[in-house]
Amino acid sequence: MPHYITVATCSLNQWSLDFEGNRDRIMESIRLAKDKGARLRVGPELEIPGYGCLDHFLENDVYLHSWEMYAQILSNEDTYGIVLDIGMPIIHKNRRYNCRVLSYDGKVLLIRPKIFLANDGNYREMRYFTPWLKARYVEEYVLPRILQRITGQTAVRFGDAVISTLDTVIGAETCEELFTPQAPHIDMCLDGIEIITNSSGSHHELRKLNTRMSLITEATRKCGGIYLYSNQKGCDGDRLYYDGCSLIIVNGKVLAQGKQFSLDDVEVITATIDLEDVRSYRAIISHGLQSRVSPVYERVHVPVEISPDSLNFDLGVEPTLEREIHYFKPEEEIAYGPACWLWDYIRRCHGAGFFLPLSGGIDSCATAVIVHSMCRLVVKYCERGEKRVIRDARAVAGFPPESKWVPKTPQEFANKIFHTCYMGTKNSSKETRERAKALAAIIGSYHVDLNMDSIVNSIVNVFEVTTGKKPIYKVFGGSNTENLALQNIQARLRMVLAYLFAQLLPWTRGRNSGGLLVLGSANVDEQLRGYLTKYDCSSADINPIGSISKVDLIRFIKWAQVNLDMPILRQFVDATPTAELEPITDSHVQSDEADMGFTYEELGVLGRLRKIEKCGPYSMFIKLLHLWQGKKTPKQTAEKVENFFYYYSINRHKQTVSTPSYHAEQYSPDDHRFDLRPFLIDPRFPWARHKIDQVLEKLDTSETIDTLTVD
Ligand SMILES: Nc1ncnc2c1ncn2[C@@H]1O[C@H](COP(=O)(O)OP(=O)(O)OC[C@H]2O[C@@H]([n+]3cccc(C(=O)O)c3)[C@H](O)[C@@H]2O)[C@@H](O)[C@H]1O
Ligand SMILES: Nc1ncnc2c1ncn2[C@@H]1O[C@H](COP(=O)(O)OP(=O)(O)OP(=O)(O)O)[C@@H](O)[C@H]1O
Ligand SMILES: NC(=O)CC[C@H](N)C(=O)O
Repeated sequence: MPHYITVATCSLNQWSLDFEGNRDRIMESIRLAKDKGARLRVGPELEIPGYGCLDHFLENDVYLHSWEMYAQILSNEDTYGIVLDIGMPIIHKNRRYNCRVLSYDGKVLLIRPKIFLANDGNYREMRYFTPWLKARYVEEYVLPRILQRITGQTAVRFGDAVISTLDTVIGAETCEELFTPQAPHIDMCLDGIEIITNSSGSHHELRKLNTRMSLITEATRKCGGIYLYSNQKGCDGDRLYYDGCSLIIVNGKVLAQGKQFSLDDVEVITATIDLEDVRSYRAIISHGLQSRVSPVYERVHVPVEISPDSLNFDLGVEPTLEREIHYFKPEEEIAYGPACWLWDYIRRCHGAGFFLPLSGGIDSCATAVIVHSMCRLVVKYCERGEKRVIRDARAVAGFPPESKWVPKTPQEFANKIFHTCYMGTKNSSKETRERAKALAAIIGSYHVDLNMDSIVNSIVNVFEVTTGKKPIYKVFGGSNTENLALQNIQARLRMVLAYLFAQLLPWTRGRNSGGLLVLGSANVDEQLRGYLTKYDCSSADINPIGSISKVDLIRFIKWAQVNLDMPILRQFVDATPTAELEPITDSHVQSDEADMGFTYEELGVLGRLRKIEKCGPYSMFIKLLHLWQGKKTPKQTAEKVENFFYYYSINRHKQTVSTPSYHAEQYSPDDHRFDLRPFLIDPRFPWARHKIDQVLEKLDTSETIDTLTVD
């Protein structure tokens, strides 16, 4: 006889410290879950204060306000009749824990603290939380008085226990725990826990979803069970975009998947599952043998049913069928992830739109296309009549809330909120200027085309008058130093102009308040190599492409050319990347790759080895000897590695002031959160060079790479 149960999980666009907004989104998700007949609802990690509060988690206020919001949720009878699994931080015995609070009908059932905290890459949970390291250990927790008054309970169980209802057993694991080799769900499954909830704050990274999805599906493919995964979504105040994608899995099969990129603040997915499917799936002798020796969880008994009594079985209830997981291509991830992040950012900071220095090159073009993608999403949601998006679109575009204005096309919306500017000098070419203009016209941005030679000349004149020396370009006989200085002053003045225009353009168009956010367009590879002028247009307010590689950006533009129907983009792909800061002569046209001494493809390889494979110069060289065998001689490989580390080291200081970028790439050099490194480094790496030289010498004396032995 089947035991159908309807369960819900959700993705909420929580914002750090937005206690009331977060509470309202949680309430809405509970109402939606109940409307869909669910008897269990799980929400994202730390959903009450928002996952990304970072060091605010050290403030007691965050814990107080979290309880205050929780009390409001629990005491609202709209939240009765469904088991709730809500994420919030809790102080227990003076220590701070990242917790899940399970409740039913206004009573707390269990508080389950996170056991294995996330502390790598973007995550610093150990800065503020204590891990509950003792598996299956449970204590008493005395509820705050505000809760005691509502629930009539004084103390509840706090620790690694599970909930036993009249019909099933529910256990909780939290985000990172799923990623660990000895994930709690294994012991839980062996101990008969049938439903495992996972509450997460997991960020988007290009090509990462597959890893997360395979971990989630594997969790129950091996052991059987129902896995309810809930993830935060959106920009909650930092460089990360949490990419939702909540999931409901049974025995390794996907029954429901939430959206990865969307402008919905609240998204609830549900599935109806037969508990008997889990019981049948687990009828495996070897698993049974292991269950006899696996640890036993304390059960908190709750006399409620979450599936209908089998005697009252309703033949009209249909179980949810299996479906395929949907993955976006990396190009689509670039189109939608940063676009959703920009939208959250601009509406939450009450900005009047964006300002982008548009050079006619591929990077600022990619940034512009991402803004265009954002405008398309906004218009799509407006067409659907999404009230909140319409309200936000009006606010960003400068209309009062009572206005009836709704953007009809992405271009109409862009014209209100997106400003692009070509800042030409005598080194600029007609081609880049025209490309910028044509792209702006297609996107609909408010475009300004200006020349700035007079400013560059005046500044250089001040220098000449003061010092009596006149710097000249290398192509006309100047030194490298003079050549660089003349380039940098153009690039840096563009930044100054950008901020002036960002502040005043809305005013020139009749808006009396609000400025534009300046967008930066330095990609991950040039940041890593340091091929940018410190405090030029790479210094902006935010940068949607700062951790995306040039190779991926080109793929994205090729994709957009077809899929966003923008034939003009072909011209950007075909153009040679150039800074246009040196005079163009018959024998010289500046080119990025020639200037840098690396192709963008090489920088991608070197960058990944440095960060993801954690290579220093010596081990990078050894790896590349094999990887580039037949493509480069060992000496050329050694030179590439040495030059790469040289430029990386002398330019690392630029990362200390690098514009906050959307985190998208595992080899991002972001100095503030993801890639913490010193910025005063001896660029010669003398000992590593010595070791590399030793290998080169050995190779010179006839040994092949395959037979070469090194100390
Ligand atoms: N260790 C250290 N710690 C802290 N600060 C340090 C430092 N070393 C230099 N500095 C500072 O940094 C300054 C040098 O940096 P910066 O002024 O940026 O100048 P710099 O790195 O010398 O030159 C700019 C680089 O970007 C390239 N570029 C220019 C323009 C556009 C593009 C493009 O993307 O297409 C590329 C250009 O070819 C060149 O390689 C020094 O004057 C000094 O003030
Ligand atoms: N002529 C220009 N007009 C407006 N902005 C410019 C111009 N030249 C450069 N910029 C701005 O400065 C940034 C860095 O300039 P750079 O010449 O290094 O371009 P890049 O990194 O190759 O990027 P792009 O591909 O966008 O040209 C650009 O992304 C752009 O935002
Ligand atoms: N909040 C977490 O525990 C997140 C950690 C996890 N490794 C992730 O990237 O998704």
